[in-house]
Amino acid sequence: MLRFLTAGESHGPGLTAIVEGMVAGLPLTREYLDRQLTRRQGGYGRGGRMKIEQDQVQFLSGVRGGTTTGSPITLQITNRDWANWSEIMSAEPGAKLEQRVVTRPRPGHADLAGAIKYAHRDMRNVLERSSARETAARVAVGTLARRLLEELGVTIHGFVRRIGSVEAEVGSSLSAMEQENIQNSQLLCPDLKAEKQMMQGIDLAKEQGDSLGGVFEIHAYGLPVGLGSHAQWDRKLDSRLAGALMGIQAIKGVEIGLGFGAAEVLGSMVHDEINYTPEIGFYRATNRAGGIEGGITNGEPVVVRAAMKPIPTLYKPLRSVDLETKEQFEASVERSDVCAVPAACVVGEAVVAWELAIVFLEKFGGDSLQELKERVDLWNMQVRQV
Ligand SMILES: Cc1cc2nc3c(=O)[nH]c(=O)nc-3n(C[C@H](O)[C@H](O)[C@H](O)COP(=O)(O)O)c2cc1C
Ligand SMILES: C=C(O[C@@H]1CC(C(=O)O)=C[C@@H](OP(=O)(O)O)[C@H]1O)C(=O)O
Repeated sequence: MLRFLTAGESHGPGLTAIVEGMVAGLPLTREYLDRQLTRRQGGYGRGGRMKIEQDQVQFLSGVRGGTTTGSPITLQITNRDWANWSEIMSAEPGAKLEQRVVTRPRPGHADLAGAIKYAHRDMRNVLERSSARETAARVAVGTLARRLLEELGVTIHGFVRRIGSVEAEVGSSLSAMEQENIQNSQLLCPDLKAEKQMMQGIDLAKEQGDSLGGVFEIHAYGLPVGLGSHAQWDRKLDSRLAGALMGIQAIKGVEIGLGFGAAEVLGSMVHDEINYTPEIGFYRATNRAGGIEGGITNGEPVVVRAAMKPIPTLYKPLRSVDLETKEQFEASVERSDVCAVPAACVVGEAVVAWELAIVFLEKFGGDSLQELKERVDLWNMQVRQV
């Protein structure tokens, strides 16, 4: 069974993840993971923290000589900002924790609900873990899955579809040109005209001390028919993808295929007609279902979208109430992202890759990459003969 846990605070010494159940024999380098960590740190609209961090992963177990061994994989990412917070974040009894105690909850963040739930007077005990700093660890973990999927002929492409009111024009399947545009875009946006407007929107929000959300979309190409299952709610691939994407900080909506759009039109405009030729087998001319029917991949690309709310920490003060004094105040802020939709998109790619790796391993099993590949090849041959 493929599983993982992450640990670590935003301003603590670093982040750790332990991954269990990855096949042996998977070629893997630090550089491969670091590329995705660097992508996650980028994107127009990020704040001052990203100038301090330079995320890199260290393997503490489970990888030898550039190959996974089948043992648990421990990944570690250092927080460079720890140097500035070591006293405030110290684990030692008697440490000077009263310095910069946080009693002023930010609307939209986990501060107040978390402090009440865990009976904290210092909301730092909540915000340190609710922070999206944790997503660096999830990207490292998901990138292991991405490497596995690559070996199985599956590629994952994420892009930003919307920032605030500006929507990109993008085809239903990404062209080579669009894929190249994404690589060259500061917002991971395939529509370079829309990207300009999006950046202007971010600049304006920043000037006004405000923040902006948006929508990212992820396509997975090369998936076989038959991943996931209709037989039980928690085995449905769409249910799992939605849960994984919702598990990213600030994600408030998920769509598969047409998503909410499917609720607005007639059935004949929604369902993908079925075709067959001996060369291709069964296929669809359209992919409104987003590659999943009955919780099972149908052989078309998987298409998912997620909506991110605007960042809660605002330079423009929002009213809130102090936990200690119960007095209303207007929050002041030291630093924050203005928009982090491109970063969230990279996290989205990672969590989608992870869920896809899980359903692959559930269907095909196998303890080594070779064993898994042989089983997938056999299945693909069987499907061609249906
Ligand atoms: C990549 C990324 C970066 C984020 N950066 C910030 C930030 O700089 N400031 C902030 O207040 N929230 C930021 N957030 C959002 C908060 O982490 C999130 O809103 C908070 O944890 C509350 O969770 P919820 O929005 O899911 O309810 C970021 C989220 C992501 C995914
Ligand atoms: C550290 C990261 O994002 C952070 C997520 C975050 C939040 O509240 O979610 C708040 C900010 O942290 P800080 O208050 O230290 O500036 C972001 O920088 C990261 O993405 O690596």
